[in-house]
Amino acid sequence: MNRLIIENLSAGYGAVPVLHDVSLEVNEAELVALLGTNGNGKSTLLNCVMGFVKPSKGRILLEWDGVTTNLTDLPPHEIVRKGLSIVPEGRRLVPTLSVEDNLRLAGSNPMVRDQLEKNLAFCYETFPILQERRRQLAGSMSGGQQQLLAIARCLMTAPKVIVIDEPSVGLAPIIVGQVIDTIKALQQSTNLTILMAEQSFFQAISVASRAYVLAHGRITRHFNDAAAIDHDELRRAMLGAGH
Ligand SMILES: Nc1ncnc2c1ncn2[C@@H]1O[C@H](COP(=O)(O)OP(=O)(O)OP(=O)(O)O)[C@@H](O)[C@H]1O
Repeated sequence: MNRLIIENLSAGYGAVPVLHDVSLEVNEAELVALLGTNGNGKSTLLNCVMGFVKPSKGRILLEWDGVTTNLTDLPPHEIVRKGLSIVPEGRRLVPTLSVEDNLRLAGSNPMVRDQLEKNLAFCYETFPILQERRRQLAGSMSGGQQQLLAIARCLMTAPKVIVIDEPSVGLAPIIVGQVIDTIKALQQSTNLTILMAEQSFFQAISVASRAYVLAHGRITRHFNDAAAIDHDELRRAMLGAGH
């Protein structure tokens, strides 16, 4: 089975531990939610997956087409080469570049440069609003449109697995719903494999198939059926109650 596996991962910053023995899996074509309130380690975990933070223990494996690749000790650009891509928290666009130049910049990575026009066409087909606004400066677009651009940018390396860090941050509630629905539509039309970190659990579990709760750096709950989650139970789990 094709999947991303995080196995007994511990990580931190200097002497400060953040993640403790975290294990989870994301199967091909699944949208899995990683839920937790601020500061519980969601970004740290996604940054470990991308190689920006090096774990002190554990492994990150990509099992794909019968080949198992250990991503744990690879630098970020090699991890991208293996088929992973991130939509970082806060989007991190280049605000003074146009929509298209933000996309071209991501797609000019030597690994995918020869597919740049194809990948750009795919982004525009997936998000027509970005084509309409291709000459607009990224920084002048609305928050929701900037989030779509950040998602499109991550597609410019033609990934197998994407990790999305808190797509709802800084967006008005009505826009959050639209962005989350767009992520779901993208996943359904492309069969992408997605791990999405969120603290706005209500929206996240409405589109995820499974969900993990990260509290105080540990996976404290795993819900096999996101649609059936009891909200009060989830809220308590996210606050670290009963742990
Ligand atoms: N670069 C860093 N150096 C030191 N400590 C950090 C660093 N980044 C995060 N931390 C700490 O690690 C812990 C987990 O933070 P992390 O950003 O992973 O959590 P999060 O669940 O993603 O929350 P947020 O929504 O605030 O990003 C926090 O205590 C945070 O202060």
